[in-house]
Amino acid sequence: METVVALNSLREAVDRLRERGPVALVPTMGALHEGHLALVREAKSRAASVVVSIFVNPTQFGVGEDLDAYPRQLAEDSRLLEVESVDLMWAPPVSEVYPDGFATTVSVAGVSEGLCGASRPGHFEGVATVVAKLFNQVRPDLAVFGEKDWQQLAVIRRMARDLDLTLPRAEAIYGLATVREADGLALSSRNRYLSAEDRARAAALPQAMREAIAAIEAGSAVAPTLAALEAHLLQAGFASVDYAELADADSLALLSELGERPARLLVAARIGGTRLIDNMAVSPRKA
Ligand SMILES: Nc1ncnc2c1ncn2[C@@H]1O[C@H](COP(=O)(O)OP(=O)(O)OP(=O)(O)O)[C@@H](O)[C@H]1O
Ligand SMILES: CC(C)(CO)[C@@H](O)C(=O)[O-]
Ligand code: BAL
Repeated sequence: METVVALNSLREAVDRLRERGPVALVPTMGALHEGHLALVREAKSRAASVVVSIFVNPTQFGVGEDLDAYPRQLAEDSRLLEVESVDLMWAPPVSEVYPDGFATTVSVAGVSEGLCGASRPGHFEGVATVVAKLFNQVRPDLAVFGEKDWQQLAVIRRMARDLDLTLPRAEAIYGLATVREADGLALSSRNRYLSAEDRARAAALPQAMREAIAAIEAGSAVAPTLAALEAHLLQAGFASVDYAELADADSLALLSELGERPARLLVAARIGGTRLIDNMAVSPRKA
């Protein structure tokens, strides 16, 4: 695997890969786990070469968030990617991505406004901007993201459609189902912040979500079911719930009742100072 840290070497390195066929990009912030590696394997199954970017993007962290504490373990990440036979690791320093004078922001209205967009103001501008840059830097034929960050995936697809991106085209942005621990907790780099006790309690998040989905699919009213979900999390030891919402799976418009289109239950909740997110499919009502 080649490791590249400077933009002027990246173009040549990717051009060499392109000679072999389609190039896939898997954007990450590092601290890699099995969820990331599942994205890499998906990318490998769809392309001749795989590029993984590792960049802890400062512009998507708000004031008081965990930018400084965010785990950085480039040597270990590099080892994991070697094992997966990744072709190129793109790991630029902040100065290479945001040089002096940098002044542009990509802002995607609508889909980025509620949910994490409301509880992390500016977050999706940071994500859209850095992903637009990563796409232009690597110019991949396709890219793979995790459904764990469902709203992020929706924001990136909207951006790709709206800006008529060609490398990758919006249709070549793939989402992969969330990889979970045996107790259902979604893998996340932030899980390592949890104490052993909080880690055990955190399994209440997917459990409570599954219960709420079963209730909503069986015809229970949405608002009281979401209220019960929140109460369940607080009782299980979560400190607070940023949001627990039923939304249209594509537009992310909030739903007060289940309709005939695919829906999604999305939750962000805090436990022991760590903010966890999760989302799951909710089957629509039969027409
Ligand atoms: N459990 C998972 N299953 C599948 N994909 C995942 C999982 N966790 C993260 N991803 C995906 O990996 C990519 C990189 O995410 P990132 O590096 O932020 O990891 P993360 O574990 O989500 O970290 P964080 O704790 O910051 O949420 C994103 O597309 C994200 O959706
Ligand atoms: C897409 C991403 C790499 C942009 O920094 C990040 O938000 C992430 O890891 O999900
Ligand atoms: N996985 C999304 C990155 C973030 O939380 O900033």
